[in-house]
Amino acid sequence: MATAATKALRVALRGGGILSHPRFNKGTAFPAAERKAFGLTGRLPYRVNTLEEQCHRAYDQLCTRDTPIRKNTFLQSLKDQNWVLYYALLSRHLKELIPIIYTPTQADAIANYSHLFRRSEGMYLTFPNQDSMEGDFLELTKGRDIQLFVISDAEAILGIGDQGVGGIGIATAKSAIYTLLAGIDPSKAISVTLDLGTDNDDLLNDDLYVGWQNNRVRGLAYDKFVDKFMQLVRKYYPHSLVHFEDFGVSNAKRLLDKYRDQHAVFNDDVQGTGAVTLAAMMSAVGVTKSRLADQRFVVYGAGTAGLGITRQLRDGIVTIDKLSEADANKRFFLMDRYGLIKESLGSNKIRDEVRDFVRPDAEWVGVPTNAQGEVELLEVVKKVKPTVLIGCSTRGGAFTEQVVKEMAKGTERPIILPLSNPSRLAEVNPSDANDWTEGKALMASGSPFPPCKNPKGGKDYIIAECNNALIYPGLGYGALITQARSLTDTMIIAGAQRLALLSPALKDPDNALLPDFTDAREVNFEVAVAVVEQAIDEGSANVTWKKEDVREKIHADMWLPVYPEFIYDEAGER
Ligand SMILES: NC(=O)C1=CN([C@@H]2O[C@H](COP(=O)(O)OP(=O)(O)OC[C@H]3O[C@@H](n4cnc5c(N)ncnc54)[C@H](O)[C@@H]3O)[C@@H](O)[C@H]2O)C=CC1
Ligand SMILES: CC(=O)C(=O)O
Ligand SMILES: [Mg+2]
Repeated sequence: MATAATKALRVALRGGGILSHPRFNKGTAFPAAERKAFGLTGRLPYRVNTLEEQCHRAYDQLCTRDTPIRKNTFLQSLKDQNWVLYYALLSRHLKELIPIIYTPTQADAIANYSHLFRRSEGMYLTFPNQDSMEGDFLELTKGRDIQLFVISDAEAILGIGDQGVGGIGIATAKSAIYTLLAGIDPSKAISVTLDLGTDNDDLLNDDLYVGWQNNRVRGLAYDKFVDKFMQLVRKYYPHSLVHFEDFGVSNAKRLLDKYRDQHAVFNDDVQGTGAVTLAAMMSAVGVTKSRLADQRFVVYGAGTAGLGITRQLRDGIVTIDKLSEADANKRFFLMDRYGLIKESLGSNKIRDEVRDFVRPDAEWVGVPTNAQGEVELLEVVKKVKPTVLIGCSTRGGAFTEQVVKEMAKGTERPIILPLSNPSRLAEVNPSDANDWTEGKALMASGSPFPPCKNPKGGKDYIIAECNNALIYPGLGYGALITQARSLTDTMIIAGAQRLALLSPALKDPDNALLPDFTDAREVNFEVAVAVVEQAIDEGSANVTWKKEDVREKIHADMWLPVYPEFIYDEAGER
């Protein structure tokens, strides 16, 4: 099937210019005729390699790097040199290398960004330079058909908090996953860091810090800066998708709500995490032969992801099981750093967005509290007897043996999702939860974990990775390929339902709750198909495709890591 990547490309760069451009560089794979046409014959060793041979060599080189962070640095450098080779290598070792370029290893790369820094990547929009924002924006986007902006202000990176300018590393990682798993052409995507300072003291005191060494700008000045960027996107790229990543809890949902009627925007931590968790949960209730609406959910960590998950599950219950919103809300018990979120915590401890899920005090009379009058997790578990326990608190180990065993007393198959990233922040190590529940727990985690031994013999239990990367590339791609004005809630639910249908547990209840990352490309393709079909059905698509043609259309548009033929042309791309 013809793809964008296999069409001949007219290129205007020659010599060192083409060799140092990662989009066009083929290294030793430049064929003899192109070496001649582009002035490369004397710049390359004689032998012409195939892409397969280059992958082989690059993988051997990678294997000499003995730690995940060294492998991460090697792959970053490969990406700086040659996109096709980088993505071809990753595609051939998907499951092994995603954890190197994404969670958990990318968290370490981001935390050490200023010390590991070699080369810039993406767009750096910095508060003191705001007057030149339009010029800086145009400098990087001029002549490019940008379809996707992946942006972060880096206030809440994965679970490691405020990382200042290092946040560019999550935008570039998420963008690479879009290319790898959904086939978005990397030349049509741009990663952006909005550097509005940092409140991370380590960075503020680090002589090598490369960002703006100033406390974070907040309030009106922050909003104006973000808005200036959003208006540039709307003006120059009205059909693009803007993906928000790892914004702080006071901004994530607020910005999503502010812009979602103006432009196609997507907040991955709110919507992507909500969607993948809904899919995992649909799969789990399939195993327990119950409904979403039958569950009692304890969500530990009511921040951006926790609330995104809660709302998505609530909407799932309303849409799928037909409960009223008010009844569905009652299925949730949210917890945060002040324990259970109940009325008497007062408005300074309860964010407005959480209001729908605040528990009445009357329900908790007589339940033991700690010295601060807070109801802690163990007491919540004792009283609620949850069937589902979800962690997105960044508090590693919070699901203790006592908590997990208590939960297992109240339900036959406890559903436990420690979703905090990176791995060291998971609320429980799945292998421990497996032992404490004698293999009864149904689990999925935010970062990859090895399979768990079945205490009664039989096959190992595979811990599905409930990470938004299993779904956001398909959701985002579906929205941008249809040029939809917005990624609607119904498009997201359609994607989650399609993902749930691909769950291995559907066929075998002892199998994983979600598909393996080895299959993440096929999975995201299916998610994109579901999103596009839904967009067509509900009239939000800006294309006139018939539903039966959707697969073909998506296939034809996907960028694949193969070398296209190049034709030298002074008026070509550069
Ligand atoms: N698996 C996945 O796909 C995703 C996982 N995450 C992970 O979820 C975690 C949270 O991310 P965000 O929601 O973006 O951060 P956030 O900062 O918005 O939320 C964290 C919440 O946990 C609360 N918290 C902190 N300490 C606590 C404690 N001791 N007990 C209870 N609650 C506590 C905080 O007050 C805050 O409300 C991170 O580790 C992140 O990596 C986030 C998005 C997607
Ligand atoms: C996976 C992700 O988006 C996060 O941990 O923030
Ligand atoms: Mg995130």
